[in-house]
Amino acid sequence: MRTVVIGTRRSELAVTQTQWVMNQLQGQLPSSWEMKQERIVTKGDQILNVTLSKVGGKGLFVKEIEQALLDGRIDLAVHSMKDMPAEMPKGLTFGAITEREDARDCLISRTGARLEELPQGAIVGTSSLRRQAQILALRPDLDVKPVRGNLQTRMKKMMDEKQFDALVLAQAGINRLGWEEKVTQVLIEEKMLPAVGQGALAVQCREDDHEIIEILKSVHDEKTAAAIQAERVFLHAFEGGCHLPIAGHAVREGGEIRLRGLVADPSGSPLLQGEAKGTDPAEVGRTLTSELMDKGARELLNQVKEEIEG
Ligand SMILES: NCc1[nH]cc(CCC(=O)O)c1CC(=O)O
Repeated sequence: MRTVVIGTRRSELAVTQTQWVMNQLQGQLPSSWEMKQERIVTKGDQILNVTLSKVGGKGLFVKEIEQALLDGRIDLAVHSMKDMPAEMPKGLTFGAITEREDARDCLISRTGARLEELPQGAIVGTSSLRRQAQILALRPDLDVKPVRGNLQTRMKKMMDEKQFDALVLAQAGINRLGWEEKVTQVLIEEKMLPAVGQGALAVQCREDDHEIIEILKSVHDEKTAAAIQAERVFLHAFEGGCHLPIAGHAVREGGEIRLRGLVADPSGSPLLQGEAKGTDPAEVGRTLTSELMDKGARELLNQVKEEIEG
């Protein structure tokens, strides 16, 4: 008999994602075991009035949850992979990386206008420098403004308060909430390269919890994990988090991994892009890193870091 306590942030998306993992695990647990949800408020959920890049970005949505795991208050935690920083506290591990949902971003506009059709000067809400850079590269005439809060809050700010004409959001989150019909336009990778890890869930646990690790194998997806490894090797080479204008997306098909990456100035110019292929995920990540380093990505990012931190 064991009660498995699963930690989650309290947003509807976080709870939905956690519930999805719990459903997957349902048939895998010994019949005498039960599962329980524990909602945890993170720093990222509390600080709503500033741009994430200004509060120091990394790990804002995960620290409190990782502490709860280490303290034994919870046994499992379900995170959006893209919110996970490079370093994990000693004693914790990813027990599973789940099969990726749609990795792309999408546009939801108030009038139904697509990105190409938005009027000059239209206000696009996003706090992500990665999204900002790519929108401005395509439409330098648009006005990108930060927006915070959960998906419900963002929609209200656009639809009711008319603070924005359009929002850019992760299609995965929209799908999980069942909001597909609200989407104006799915942004293809050529227009908007997603964030590293976007669309996948990371299930974290204590590395000595062998019972849980065994059970989590049932929700692990090796194809997704390999793609994400390549993406994260690339991202972490720049000490990057989702607060920097870095994008990366990999797919594995027939044993081969293809990774695309992008590093940009928040203004959209310059915007450096590259692509690498291979069979070893870490190797593919490193190959793309050196390609972009050769194009000047390091210098560009140092400049960006100075601007947002200083
Ligand atoms: N930045 C917050 C965040 N973290 C994960 C998702 C969406 C789900 C996912 O990418 O798996 C979102 C919302 C968004 O970017 O629209």
